[in-house]
Amino acid sequence: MSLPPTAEAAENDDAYAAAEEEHGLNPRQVGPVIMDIRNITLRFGGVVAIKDISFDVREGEIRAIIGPNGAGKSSMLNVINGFYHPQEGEIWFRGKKRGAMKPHEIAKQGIARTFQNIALFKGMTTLDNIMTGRLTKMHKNMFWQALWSGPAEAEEIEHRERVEKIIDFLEIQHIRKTPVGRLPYGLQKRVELGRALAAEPQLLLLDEPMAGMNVEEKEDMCRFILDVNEEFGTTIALIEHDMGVVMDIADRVVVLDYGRKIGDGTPDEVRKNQDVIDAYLGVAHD
Ligand SMILES: Nc1ncnc2c1ncn2[C@@H]1O[C@H](COP(=O)(O)OP(=O)(O)OP(=O)(O)O)[C@@H](O)[C@H]1O
Repeated sequence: MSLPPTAEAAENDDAYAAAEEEHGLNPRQVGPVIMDIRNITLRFGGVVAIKDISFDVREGEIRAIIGPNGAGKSSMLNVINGFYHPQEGEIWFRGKKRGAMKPHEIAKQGIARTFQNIALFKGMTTLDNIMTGRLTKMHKNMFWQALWSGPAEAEEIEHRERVEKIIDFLEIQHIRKTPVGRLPYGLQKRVELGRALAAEPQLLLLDEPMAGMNVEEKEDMCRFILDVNEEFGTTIALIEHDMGVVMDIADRVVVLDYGRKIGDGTPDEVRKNQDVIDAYLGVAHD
């Protein structure tokens, strides 16, 4: 599951050093830009959900998107994974400008996500739900699968092995055969993370991964997010309301307010940013 070094990465040794120097980032985690979001504007009729927002995500980092309610965070995630098509702006992924793509095409490019409200198949087991995350990786067509022999069988075995590894990694062996609808909320969130990981994403988008969790569940989820980032080298962009969590695990934070970007930097930089402080304290806007 580890990310192979790209030609771009090899050429960008200087970018690692520069990023480190500029942002004081951990060299283990920071590579060249994997996703560049340029001047995105998204409107719903008369409502401007996102106004001229630009930021980048570097390979291997944990990038947080924060902001008060209605700031445009979910809309931004939906733009990144192709649910929404912005009226203006460009998205560059791994050095290429992205055209108008459907969510499943974007998933095939290596971008997976979880949702604010868990989106699992409640009647299906943990194992089967995580297996659905392998869909973008399945190559053998219906003909081979119907025959259930040769290449299709070999492929199925490979998928099962990968899914079992994820189940071990997330420490959910004991619930592999349990329908997810019967699981407590925190475990459902973990299964949803497992399903996203099954797609072997290069960029993993997490929409409020700790929402509704108790302290212990949050600690577990934090540990798994950090482990995914460290052990698989997966780049992570996440929306999270819990400031403590964001400041603890994010390398860099972009702050939105009323659809605009008001801050961008390391947790320390963002914490000291007066616009960010005002937004969170509810200071009136002109
Ligand atoms: N499908 C939609 N149709 C119309 N307006 C929308 C739609 N989705 C979002 N909006 C509007 O866009 C703005 C940004 O919403 P968005 O959900 O992206 O914010 P958010 O920062 O994720 O908020 P929250 O933290 O409450 O989830 C809001 O004014 C919202 O009402």
